[in-house]
Amino acid sequence: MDAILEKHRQRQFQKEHQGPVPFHDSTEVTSLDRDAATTEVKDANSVTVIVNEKSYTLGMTPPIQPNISINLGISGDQWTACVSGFQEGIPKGDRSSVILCDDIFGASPIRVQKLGNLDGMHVRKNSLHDNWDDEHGYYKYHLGEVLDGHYRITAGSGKGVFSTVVQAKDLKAGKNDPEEVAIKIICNEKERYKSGKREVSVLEKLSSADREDKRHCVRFISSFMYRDHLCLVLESLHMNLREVIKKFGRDIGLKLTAVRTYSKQLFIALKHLKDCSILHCDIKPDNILVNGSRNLLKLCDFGSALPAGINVITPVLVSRFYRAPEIILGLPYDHSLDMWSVGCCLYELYTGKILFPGGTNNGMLWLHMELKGPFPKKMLRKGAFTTQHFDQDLNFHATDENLMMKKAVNKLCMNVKPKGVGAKISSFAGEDPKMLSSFKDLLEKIFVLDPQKRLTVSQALSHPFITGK
Ligand SMILES: Nc1ncnc2c1ncn2[C@@H]1O[C@H](COP(=O)(O)OP(=O)(O)OP(=O)(O)O)[C@@H](O)[C@H]1O
Repeated sequence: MDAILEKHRQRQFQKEHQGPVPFHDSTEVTSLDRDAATTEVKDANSVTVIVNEKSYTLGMTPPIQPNISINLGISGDQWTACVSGFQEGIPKGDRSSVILCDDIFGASPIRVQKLGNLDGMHVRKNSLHDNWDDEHGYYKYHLGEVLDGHYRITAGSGKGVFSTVVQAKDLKAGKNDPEEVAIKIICNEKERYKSGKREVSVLEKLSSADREDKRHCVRFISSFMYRDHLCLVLESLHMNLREVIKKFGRDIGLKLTAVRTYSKQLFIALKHLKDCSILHCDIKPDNILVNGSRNLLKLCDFGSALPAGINVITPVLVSRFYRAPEIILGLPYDHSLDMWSVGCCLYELYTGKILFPGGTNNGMLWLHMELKGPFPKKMLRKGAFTTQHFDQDLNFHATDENLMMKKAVNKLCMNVKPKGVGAKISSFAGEDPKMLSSFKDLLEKIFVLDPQKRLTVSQALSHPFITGK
């Protein structure tokens, strides 16, 4: 009970202290981190940020807590990174941070900026929270309400950590416009606003590079401000894959033919992201939407997306169950991080179960090794966070409470024998054995621990499971 309360208190503290920091030229940063409270940075007096293959050490005073968060933001075409997560109890005026800026779209030189104190860190002003917001800054909509004189809310659609999503009717829809739209109403908080703006710029880029709407990323229609909330108007879809699994395949999963259809569409979406040099960084069933007949899928929620090539080394990028090992170990990452997450989703679609349900990053690494064997030593030597999980001889060191209970872990860590993903997948009556064996082969190639050897998106698109050949 005490532990739960402590966790809750820490989360609350972090919520209160997450926010844009005042920055030179009034540039501010926005949040990237979704679950910082579960991170495992043990020694965080400094953090490494790699941009365009150059690394920068961001020193910080005072020491930060394990629940560090790295925030990325965009202002014009300037990207910024900010590290925060300060120890409770330190006088506010003493907090400090370091910000790194880089114009990734231009040729301007990289600059590292040192900040002074973080006074004024709280950006949510009480005056912004009139009675149309709840205490967390979510908009309290009501059915039939007309937003911006343009969109009548017809139903609720979903709630994310940072937004409320509603279905609406476009009252001014032209002949060729969809009447039904989804509106993502971003929380009324300056940090969320900034992250929403970043999502808009990513969505615009993806939509404009796919005029024919064939690349399986949710269509962006427009955006507007309503009662201090940034609202994103998106094509309306029916439900997310988490709901599909729950409704049609709880604990047993979907038919392999359905998984094949979804796999192909997801790989096309990944290819589009690659062509646009964007990393999604939060692929999971909740962020994959399907249409009413469930034969068309679209990737959504680009609120954590990053431009490829910017490498903020943080152990909390991507939701934990779908987090690739290179993130946890603190290695540079690229498009292969999204491929790993897609592999986790495909397994979940077919089995109805989460493949790597680790309670901590340490637990996640153990599950990765249990499936695929020990990490290549070369990979471990390069990881910024390796020492948190491996001893000097690169033997796994279990710190996850659940793992420490298992005697087998300590005995086996020296010599992990891989199970292979195939062993975890059983066939169902009527399933084509050839298709099933190529599905297993596909997953085996996706879950390669070394990101450089992992299946690429082009290889995935020509894999026999997808082509049927
Ligand atoms: N275009 C859409 N059509 C229908 N439903 C949608 C649409 N976009 C989002 N939703 C629903 O709203 C939920 C939350 O959306 P989204 O993930 O974009 O918000 P978020 O605040 O960024 O969430 P989180 O950060 O928790 O992942 C989705 O899981 C989905 O159920």
